[in-house]
Amino acid sequence: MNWGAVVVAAGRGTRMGAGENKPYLMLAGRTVLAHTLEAFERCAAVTSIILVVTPGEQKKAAEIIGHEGFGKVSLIIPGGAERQDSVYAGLAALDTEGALVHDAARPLVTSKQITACCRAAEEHGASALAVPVKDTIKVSDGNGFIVATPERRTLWSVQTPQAFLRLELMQAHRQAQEEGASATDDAMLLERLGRKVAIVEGDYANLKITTPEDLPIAELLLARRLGEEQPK
Ligand SMILES: Nc1ccn([C@@H]2O[C@H](COP(=O)(O)OP(=O)(O)OP(=O)(O)O)[C@@H](O)[C@H]2O)c(=O)n1
Ligand SMILES: C[C@](O)(CO)[C@H](O)COP(=O)(O)O
Repeated sequence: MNWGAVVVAAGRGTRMGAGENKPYLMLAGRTVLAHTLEAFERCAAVTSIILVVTPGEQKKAAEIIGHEGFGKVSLIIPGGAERQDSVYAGLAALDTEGALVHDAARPLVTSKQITACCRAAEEHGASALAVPVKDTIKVSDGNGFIVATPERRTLWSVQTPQAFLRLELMQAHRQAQEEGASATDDAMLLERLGRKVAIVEGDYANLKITTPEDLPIAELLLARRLGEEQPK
């Protein structure tokens, strides 16, 4: 199966509260976006990338891609109001059978993890990278009180990439749009239709840059990874 990737970078970074959008923040001397795209560029399974950016940031993104020499990025398109809208716009621009969906805000993903998601989706139809939850998770009543504690051994913190048959995911998006169903990730859109999504165990380093403390953590993780890659 040939795989394309939709990399979504069209958020506003509200929780980060930085002077500019998260994909353009510096991380170990390069932009968050450059780190993210490099993993897909290095992944032999991925043949093309659609980058979805905040309207008005196409030029900024194109300059990074040109400087980095990322040849797989075939289109840079504007995203929508919600992540779901940005993903759908990217899927519509892709022409591959397989579609990976990845948050640009997850710059520590590895090519090996991307490939593992592709292979799992080829076997099971869809897959998502995830890690076992470490904390005990509570459900609240919305008024600040705990009402339930799901069994921790059944809980996974899902990440991206998530991998799908492109047309199946597009159909699931359209059905959700028709039914007014919102989703914070793409696997949800298949789950609600009773489709199976395989879990691919990743690692805790594949964090999403969301709030200010995430950036120094990502710096440390990157420095550790680079240190491990240095010849002894
Ligand atoms: N309308 C949107 C919203 C989010 N995203 C992307 O989806 C990923 C996950 O979203 P999140 O981490 O929430 O990013 P933001 O929406 O920018 O953050 P916030 O919710 O704090 O504003 C990010 O790579 C973000 O750029 C997107 O492409 N289009
Ligand atoms: C898709 C995701 O990264 C899976 O954990 C997450 O749901 C994105 O949430 P966000 O609020 O759009 O960052």
